[in-house]
Amino acid sequence: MKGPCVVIGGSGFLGHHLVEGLLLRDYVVRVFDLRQSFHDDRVTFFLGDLCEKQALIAALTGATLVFHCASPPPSSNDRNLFYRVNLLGTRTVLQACRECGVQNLVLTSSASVIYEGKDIRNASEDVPYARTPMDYYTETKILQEKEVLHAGSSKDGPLTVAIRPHGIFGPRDPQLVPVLVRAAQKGQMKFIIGDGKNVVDFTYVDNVVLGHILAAETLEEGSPICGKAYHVTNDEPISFWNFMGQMLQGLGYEPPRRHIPYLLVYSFALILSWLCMLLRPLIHLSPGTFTPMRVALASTHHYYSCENAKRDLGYKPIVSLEEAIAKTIRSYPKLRHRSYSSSNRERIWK
Ligand SMILES: NC(=O)C1=CN([C@@H]2O[C@H](COP(=O)(O)OP(=O)(O)OC[C@H]3O[C@@H](n4cnc5c(N)ncnc54)[C@H](O)[C@@H]3O)[C@@H](O)[C@H]2O)C=CC1
Ligand SMILES: CC(C)=CCC[C@@H](C)[C@H]1CC[C@H]2C3=C(CC[C@]12C)[C@@]1(C)CCC(=O)C[C@@H]1CC3
Repeated sequence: MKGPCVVIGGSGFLGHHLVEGLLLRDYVVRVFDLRQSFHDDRVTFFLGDLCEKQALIAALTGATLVFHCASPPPSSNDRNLFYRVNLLGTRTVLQACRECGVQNLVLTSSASVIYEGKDIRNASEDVPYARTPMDYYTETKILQEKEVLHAGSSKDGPLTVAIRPHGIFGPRDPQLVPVLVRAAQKGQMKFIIGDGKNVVDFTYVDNVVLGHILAAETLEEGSPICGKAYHVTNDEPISFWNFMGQMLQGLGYEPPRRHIPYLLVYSFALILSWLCMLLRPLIHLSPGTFTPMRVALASTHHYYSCENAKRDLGYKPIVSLEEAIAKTIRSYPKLRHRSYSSSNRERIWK
């Protein structure tokens, strides 16, 4: 039996899967989150805001290992909220770890900390942080990662490591597949933005969980992973539009076929985001699916090397992309198109 660990953000999509992975490996697990999203007799929940040190201390007392995978959703684009939670809140997490004598802290960062809307091909962790991050989410994920990795070198702090996943998907994800299907239902998924040849990484949630657990188990005094960040992906870059097409078809929707110029959609998304910002004091408008960041992500290459994670953590994806797509499609019966055909069902449910 291993010492108690705390998953901050354990009620979220990744956090809940991480809790399940830890339980499978006989960890004693506590969850710290704003909300409780599931029940499990083996898990102790501590409800609170990670910006409040006393609330954190209640959860961290006696724990040896902390996973920090809480963040406001990228779609909120609320500057104050991102700064408060991702930067100031992460400082509070570090301070609470120090005061409670927590030995190891694993941060969920993001591979998008190096993304600024231009092509990224097989990038290693040596590529510098984005100088002009595209949104507050990315900006504060950079500040958060720097803060955590730097803290790992102080004598009184926990040892630290950051995992940088990219495009996490899988059962219960509230973001990728649901956003895609909502867009398809509104008739917004008819076009391929740009030439459609851009290759990207998507990562099945169980592989991300594995990366986190391997990092926690490798993190010890003198280990080469201390204070470092690691890309963790499915290691199977795929055409963005092929991936989206497979998801849509698997759920009974038409994949996009016609092309529309990237600059046209990007300019539209940019103007829309400026309008939303300008009008924010008067009315709260949301740019919807087509934010500049999402349009850029849909039209550029962004795939990463996870050779360092393989070498230092012994990481190797356990679920292939093909299997991951099928499992994900099966997990969303409610998102299926009404006229979903039985031949489709047979193909996916095999
Ligand atoms: N979903 C993705 O594709 C990617 C996600 N990530 C990172 O993975 C982590 C987990 O993301 P998801 O599971 O997708 O998000 P999620 O939104 O499903 O989960 C985040 C959890 O954090 C909690 N939380 C937010 N603010 C909090 C606060 N102030 N105090 C306590 N708890 C708070 C929420 O209640 C939620 O349960 C995040 O750090 C995110 O930046 C990184 C790369 C890709
Ligand atoms: C054409 C179109 C806009 C399709 C909808 C799919 C998108 C909702 C996803 C495609 C790539 C995803 C992604 C993220 C969120 C969901 C998408 C934009 C992140 C921004 C989530 C947080 C991260 O750390 C990076 C992710 C990159 C990929």
